[in-house]
Amino acid sequence: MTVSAQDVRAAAPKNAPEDVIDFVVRIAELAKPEDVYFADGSQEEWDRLTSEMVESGMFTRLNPEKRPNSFLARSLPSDVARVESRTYICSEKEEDAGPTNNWYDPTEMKKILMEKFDGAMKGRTLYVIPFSMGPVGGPISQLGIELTDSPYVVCNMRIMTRMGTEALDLMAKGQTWVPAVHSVGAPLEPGQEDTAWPCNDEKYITHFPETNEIWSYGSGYGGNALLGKKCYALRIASTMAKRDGWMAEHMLILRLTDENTGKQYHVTAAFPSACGKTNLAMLQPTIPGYKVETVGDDIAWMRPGPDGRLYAINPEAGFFGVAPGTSYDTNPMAMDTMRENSIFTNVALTDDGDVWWEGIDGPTPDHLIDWHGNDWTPESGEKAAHPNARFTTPAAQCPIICPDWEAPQGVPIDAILFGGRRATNVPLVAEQYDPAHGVFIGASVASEVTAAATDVTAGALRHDPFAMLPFCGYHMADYWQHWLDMQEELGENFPKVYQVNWFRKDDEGNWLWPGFGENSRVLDWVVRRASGQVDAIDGITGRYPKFEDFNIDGLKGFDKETWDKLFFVDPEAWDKEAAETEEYFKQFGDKLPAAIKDELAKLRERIAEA
Ligand SMILES: O=C(O)CSc1cccnc1C(=O)O
Ligand SMILES: [Mn+2]
Repeated sequence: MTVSAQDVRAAAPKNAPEDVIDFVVRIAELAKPEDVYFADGSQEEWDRLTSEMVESGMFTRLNPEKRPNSFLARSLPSDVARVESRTYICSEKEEDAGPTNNWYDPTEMKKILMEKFDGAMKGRTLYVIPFSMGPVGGPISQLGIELTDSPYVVCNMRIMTRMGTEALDLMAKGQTWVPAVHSVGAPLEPGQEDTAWPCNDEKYITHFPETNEIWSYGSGYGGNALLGKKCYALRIASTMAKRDGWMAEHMLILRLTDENTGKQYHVTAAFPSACGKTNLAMLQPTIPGYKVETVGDDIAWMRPGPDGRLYAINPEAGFFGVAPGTSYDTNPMAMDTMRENSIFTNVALTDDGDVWWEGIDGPTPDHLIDWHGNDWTPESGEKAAHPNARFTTPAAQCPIICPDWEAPQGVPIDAILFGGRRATNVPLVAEQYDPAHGVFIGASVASEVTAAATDVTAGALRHDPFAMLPFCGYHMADYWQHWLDMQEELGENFPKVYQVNWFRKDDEGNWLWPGFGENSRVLDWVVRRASGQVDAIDGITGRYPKFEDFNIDGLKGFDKETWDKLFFVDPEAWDKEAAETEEYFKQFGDKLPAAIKDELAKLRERIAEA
């Protein structure tokens, strides 16, 4: 028995507009689900769906004494992270996808998808998820509908987005919305037992920029299935933003308050994975007089405000962070945030029904159940939690969530940081010379790959411009041009760009900078610089702080000698960096903005003059 148009109409809430109902009917006719359900984001719905998933084996309820209203899910080794090789931008013109995306002809891809989705939801429920990215009704927020056959996705989307009928109300008033369709690609024949993690070996994560559509098939996990996140909030949103004059960025947003003056500054930062973005978003300053509050840890949508400044919102309502390495030592605020009402995926389970992962505080237990669901001991020789294990937790639970994190108009941005993991060459902090240099800094971001990535040797340099390499929904060089255009539009009001690097080492391989809470010293200089309180010294890669202007009070063992190593820029090494960057830019051909080419030439001039 499959769902009919009448069933859809009967299940739809009164405020569901005709175009939404038509969308659901069309997909139901294609995917042939056994049932249809319109999610409303209520507590009753969460309780029912989580209990059903405990029943089906997809969820393990964690010990309510330890972690109330929280659950553990285990995926399959074949479904543990974003699948970049199966992620496609299906723009009408191949050129518009650019050399850093996988392009597929939209008509051909639709043929494949129609075949894959035909009957894909058999025996399953089609869940309709109306949601808002950003505070409902805000001027920067956008709406979406995700259709999915995964209750895991429904519960995660309830945490990560503003899910429910309020979004439908706005759609009923004619506000546009992004259509997203997801299936785990595992139809159930009558009487067939479901598995704890249904998915399909054949995966397609596809985006259609001209129609704002997202179609995802075969994966139940993270960035592939929670379509409000990377698929919408970055890949589709970046193309919408280019068209409509705003910005969708892979950036954290934080508020820094100078408690002496009460002045508030807002900083966004883009770092490639494994460079400490969530830690910075929830920084605990070590220098007195500053307070950090979190607005967002991963994505920023930014628009010019009525006063001409750039305003940012966090379009998400939760954090979907990497669990391993997170502890009260590295990020106490993240640990406190996930104390309850959270979903954990691919972490280990302790004997007393709580979560565990490599790097969490305390001694390693003698026994755990690992992310495969097997018995584990420290002698197992394998990791108990998957390196990409995730927590999904409500941002509102973060003890330092900014009081204005849901301000519909966003917060005004004072500075933009670009960082990466660089053991050599890159100073602790450098300010742009001018806006185009700021875009060049973002475009030339490269980061050393950590051992966790198995397909390259640790330490190899990977370019990840603006930390958007896997997430820009169109030609990367056109995206850089869009930044230049936005800078031109905002003029003096566009925030300055700063390059930061927490990871520099000395010749013996020792860290030169302690990082973590001490990074507040860099933020301190950045905001004093951005507000014209201190000078800067011209250098090869940008403008650097004067030693005497930088707060090193209480920084044990840090002296002028260490400082000089942190800011040493070797012209020869940078000659090679410039050549490497020029090589990387070649793939963009004549789409590379002239202003970026000029910045490379200016860098070379500064190297030659050094
Ligand atoms: O592995 C996944 O599906 C998640 S990828 C992700 C999730 C949250 C925040 N950032 C990322 C990322 O890869 O940048
Ligand atoms: Mn991210």
